[in-house]
Amino acid sequence: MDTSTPLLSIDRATVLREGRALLDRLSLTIAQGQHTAILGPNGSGKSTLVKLIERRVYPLVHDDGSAVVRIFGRDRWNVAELRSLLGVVSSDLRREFEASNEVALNAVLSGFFASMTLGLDHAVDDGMRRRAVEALERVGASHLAARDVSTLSTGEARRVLIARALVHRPRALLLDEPCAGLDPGTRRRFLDLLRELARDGTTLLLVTHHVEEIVPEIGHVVMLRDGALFDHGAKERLLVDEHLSDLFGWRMEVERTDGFYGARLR
Ligand SMILES: Nc1ncnc2c1ncn2[C@@H]1O[C@H](COP(=O)(O)OP(=O)(O)OP(=O)(O)O)[C@@H](O)[C@H]1O
Repeated sequence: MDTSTPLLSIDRATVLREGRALLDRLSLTIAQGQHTAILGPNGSGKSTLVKLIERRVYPLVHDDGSAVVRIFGRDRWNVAELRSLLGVVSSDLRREFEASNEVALNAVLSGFFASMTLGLDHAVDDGMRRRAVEALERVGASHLAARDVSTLSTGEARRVLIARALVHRPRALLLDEPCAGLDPGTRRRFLDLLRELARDGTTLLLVTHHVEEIVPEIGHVVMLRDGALFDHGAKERLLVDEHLSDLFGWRMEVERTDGFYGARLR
């Protein structure tokens, strides 16, 4: 595939619910290899954007029939093909996963099929099994393979869920609030895992409200507010006191240590 084709391009996406625009003519382009954080306050439309990409919600169509969402240049995909390019871990998926009663290895294997559990009609071959084992190893969760996912801690479950997305060896990963509910140490270890994946060539698209999660590898930031693009560009320009304060509607002071950012409320 031509590497100049954007990983993601969104052209004036509007999503309406109950007469209100959850996304309002949002346009956005993310290049292949461009590790990106999508940052915004509660209710700014981040999860709606993820759902738009996952096709859990649909935008208004354009009069001229042009595509609103293109992933790797195309607007039509079969699910298996798409997953081998873009792994998505959304908050909806996280909820479904944590509520399923499946052993972790099978939950990872279910990533090959459009379901959260393995059914009798799912033909798992040795190659798939090998890749599921590898994916669990990759996230440091081999020891959890035989555990029922509903018994895993939040941090353990998060790793298994990333393994499920990695089973396709996707070029990019879209993660919606992956650190929600993690204690500070687990969060840092989890961010280290994301850093390794980024360095190994997986493009990260990380949705968050915390600048602390914008790992050094991520250089590009997209800011959302009220369902619209607030700003986007290099993190050095965007992650500054005034801009972040405007985005979150609270005075904030930004600090930077060893490539990581922090924000203090004033
Ligand atoms: N199905 C729906 N019907 C009506 N309103 C909705 C629906 N889904 C989302 N919204 C509203 O759309 C807005 C954007 O929601 P969204 O979940 O995308 O925000 P978010 O940036 O992900 O927020 P958070 O950081 O709190 O998760 C919110 O005001 C929310 O209440």
